[in-house]
Amino acid sequence: MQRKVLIVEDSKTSMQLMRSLITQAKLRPICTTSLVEAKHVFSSSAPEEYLCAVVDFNLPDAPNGEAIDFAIESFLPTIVVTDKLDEDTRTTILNKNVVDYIPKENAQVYEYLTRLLNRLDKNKKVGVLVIDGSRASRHAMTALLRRQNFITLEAVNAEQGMESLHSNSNIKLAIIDEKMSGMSGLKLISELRKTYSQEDLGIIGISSDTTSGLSALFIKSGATDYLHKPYCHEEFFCRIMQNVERLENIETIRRVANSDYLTGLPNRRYFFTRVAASLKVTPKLQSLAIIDIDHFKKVNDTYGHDCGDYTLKELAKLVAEYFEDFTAARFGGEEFCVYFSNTAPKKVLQIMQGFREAIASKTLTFEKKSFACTVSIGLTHNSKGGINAMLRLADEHLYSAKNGGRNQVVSD
Ligand SMILES: Nc1nc2c(ncn2[C@@H]2O[C@H](COP(=O)(O)OP(=O)(O)OP(=O)(O)O)[C@@H](O)[C@H]2O)c(=O)[nH]1
Repeated sequence: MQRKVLIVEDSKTSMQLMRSLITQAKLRPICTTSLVEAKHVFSSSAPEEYLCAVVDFNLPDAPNGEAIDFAIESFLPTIVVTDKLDEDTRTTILNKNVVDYIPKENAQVYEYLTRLLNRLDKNKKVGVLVIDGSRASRHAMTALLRRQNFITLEAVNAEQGMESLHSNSNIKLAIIDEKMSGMSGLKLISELRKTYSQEDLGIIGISSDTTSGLSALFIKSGATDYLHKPYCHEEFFCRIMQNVERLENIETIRRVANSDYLTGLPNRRYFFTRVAASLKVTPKLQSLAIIDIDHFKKVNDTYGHDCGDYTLKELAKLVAEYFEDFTAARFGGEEFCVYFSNTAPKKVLQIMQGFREAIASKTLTFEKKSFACTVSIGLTHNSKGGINAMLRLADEHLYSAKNGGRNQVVSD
């Protein structure tokens, strides 16, 4: 279901801009121009359909943020937009339980709104661990984090913090105070970096200490960022957002580098990384299969290249489904590879025969043309010479399968 965003805004220009940003974020803008209209529209729909509300601070029938109170009382995560930038307004807004506020200074800040909207949904899966000896300080930070839908966890010292990190794989960010009983924040960060790389865990060091060079010391010890206490809400949110986005960007780069562009399956590079990782624990049994589509050139020549691409994507779907519990990849062209560890050779052969039969009995339809295809499979269980030797052996068996008439599995 497309989530709704309730907009309460009387300025036409600002409304237009927000409506287009919210639509671009694949959300459904529900536009209202006054508090009365917002109340009416909201009362006639289910609250859970809404992701959040974007509310103007100053409306003709709600000049002092009354629309914000309405949205918060309706349990809507609320983002405020305002053209009033005086300190009093800013403090009034931030003292309310709002997600954040956007000053209408220039069109650029609306870009921040897009990022914020994206985050509200994604944050529900992101864990942030606050490690701080002061209860008040911990609670202040987790309360702010919850406004943006993060999963929050707390620890009072290094020991608890490490334990929490070990047992919660959804933690992407840790905020670590310098002064704690037992191990200091700086020492804890350098300890954590032995296990958690900068690509896997963001760490924001935090301290009220004014010693010069402390921020640099945090970064040198492995923190990805630093915040000085007391911090302002905006800086807190901006730094959190930047750190979480940095990790997500790394994840995207990793995913792109490891997957095949056409089919979305893991690629050759990922295959070797995964196999190398599983070889570290020297599995007792190993098998490797190369799957090659028969007469694939004919599919391209008869039905066109687009149909060839479609065939590869359909086969990739089956490969992903069938070999979900093993390591499978598109190796290039019309070739797929599957690696099995600790699975009995008889069982592997059975799986491969089952897969071959499933392909042979499948009818593919592209642009109203139906056709079938088959695959030949080379399979080896001989792991004496390592992974490259296994690939050579499987390839030799594949060659025999092709020469033997195709649509068959040849193993050692
Ligand atoms: N559509 C499409 N075709 C591809 C892609 N990658 C490789 N091919 C085509 O796959 C075909 C492979 O042809 P061949 O190596 O002669 O093998 P074959 O026709 O499958 O014959 P056998 O393997 O001997 O059964 C070539 O025509 C390539 O152009 C791709 O990403 N998309």
